[in-house]
Amino acid sequence: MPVGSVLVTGGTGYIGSFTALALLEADYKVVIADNLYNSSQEAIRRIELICGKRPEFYNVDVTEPGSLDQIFEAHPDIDSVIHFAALKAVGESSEIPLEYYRTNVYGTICLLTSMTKYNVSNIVFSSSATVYGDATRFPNMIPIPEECPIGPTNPYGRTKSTIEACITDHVEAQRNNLKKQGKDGDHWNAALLRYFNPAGSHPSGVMGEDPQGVPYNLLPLLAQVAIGKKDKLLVFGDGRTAVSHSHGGPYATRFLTELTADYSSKDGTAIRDYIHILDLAQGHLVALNYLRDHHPGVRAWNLGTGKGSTVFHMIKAFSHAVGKELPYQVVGRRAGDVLDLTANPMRANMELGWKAQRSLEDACEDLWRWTRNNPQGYRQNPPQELLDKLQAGKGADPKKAMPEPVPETNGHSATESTTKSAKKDMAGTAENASIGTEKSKPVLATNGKAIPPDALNEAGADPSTAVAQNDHSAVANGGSVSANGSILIAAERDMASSTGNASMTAGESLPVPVGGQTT
Ligand SMILES: O=c1ccn([C@@H]2O[C@H](COP(=O)(O)OP(=O)(O)O[C@H]3O[C@H](CO)[C@H](O)[C@H](O)[C@H]3O)[C@@H](O)[C@H]2O)c(=O)[nH]1
Repeated sequence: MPVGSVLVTGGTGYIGSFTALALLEADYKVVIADNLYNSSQEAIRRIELICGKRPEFYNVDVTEPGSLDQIFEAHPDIDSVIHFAALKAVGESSEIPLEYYRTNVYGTICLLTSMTKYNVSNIVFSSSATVYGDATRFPNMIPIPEECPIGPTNPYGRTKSTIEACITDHVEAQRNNLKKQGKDGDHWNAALLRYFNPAGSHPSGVMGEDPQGVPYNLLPLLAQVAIGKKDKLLVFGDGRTAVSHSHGGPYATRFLTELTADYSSKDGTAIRDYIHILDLAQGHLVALNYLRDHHPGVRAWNLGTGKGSTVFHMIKAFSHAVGKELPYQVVGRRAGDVLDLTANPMRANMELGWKAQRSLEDACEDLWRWTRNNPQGYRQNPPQELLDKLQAGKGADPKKAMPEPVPETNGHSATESTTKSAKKDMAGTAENASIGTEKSKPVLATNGKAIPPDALNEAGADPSTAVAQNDHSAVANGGSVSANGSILIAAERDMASSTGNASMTAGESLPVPVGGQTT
């Protein structure tokens, strides 16, 4: 008997598929609606491979009014939706903003309309830290709490904040309207999950991010460099402007180079909060449980680690996982990027009993395992060795490791009949589905159930330690930092490196300016 039934829109995408997996592992019934615009139906097979359960799949477009009605009609047990279906490329959103508003905002209006018609009244919305924009415009807003005023800097972010407003207004109106009729409207609830930078893959190496086109996020791009699909990573920012100064007259000339970093971080590159995809998926599960158990109305939660990392730090961390230095080249800033998006996750820690458990290093290792074993993503089968390990952890027959393919359909796929043999062989539970490098289970969020703050304290967890402050002291490799974030470095040492090759490799303690950026 499932603990509940949930519709996941965009459930074959990166975060959606991992969330569907987490829901199935927690004994939810999962129905996925996706038009496969930027994803593959193969994700469903991988979900089943790992947990032994296959979500039901509908190939539908949320922007077609009423398209979700058939699902709610066929599954009257569904009381909740987790809504991922959206366009998500920040750069592209500036080129085709209307398409972003149509898909993201109008798609959500269509969803809310169908939900209302069928009295499906809990929604967990896939929002984004992008809604905050540049939080450094306010004092003391890094790490970013939910109270930080929103102010997105690109059309993608503006669609997310518009949807947040739309959901908030609708849920509040539903509650008020029902109250006016003398009815209880408390079953209308929404979680606005503002998450930071998702990273990593499943530890088994058989499930990961598989965008249909060229990836545009930092770690997937670094992964492409590591397997030779790309020559080098372009680092957006740290294009330092070096200005030569002459001191001491003709006999005692000393050159100093003032390097004005693009971002006032310790190494001049932008800071993000990278969160392991399994932790993020778990966050959706606990938020859904919280809505269903506590009926809070509309509530926003940050899902992040509280720890910020620069781009250079990420290059080093991923290079370490790969075992070799990865080439990069510093170029100018990317339009719309901000200095620092680091979460204050205290609210989710306290209210949801959720805390990110996995490290950046875990995310890098897991991503590398996925990438090197599946260079073609979901367009290939995973290596038999990984399937064997996965099945060995579950005591099933490795020869029958791969579930049968999901028939490509234009509509609803009747998955039940195709899954029987696979299900028979998938004896494992969620607990042992992951292999090898499986990290310790979350101590605070057990089986996705929210733990009240009191219990959190009794368990010995100190929520105050959850937030690691960013170090913005901006001192690197002997450089000193001026008030405006510029870095002063002795010319004798740095002028040589600044005239070197345009491409650098990771591993130096202070990345240096490269050709084209130094004057
Ligand atoms: O080729 C690249 C790609 C990225 N970066 C840098 O790496 C950092 C991370 O960039 P991503 O493109 O990976 O991610 P963003 O922070 O821009 O955005 C991501 O995280 C956001 C929240 O923080 C939203 O969730 C958004 O949807 C998601 O793409 C940024 O400083 C960016 O400038 C590079 O230097 N080179």
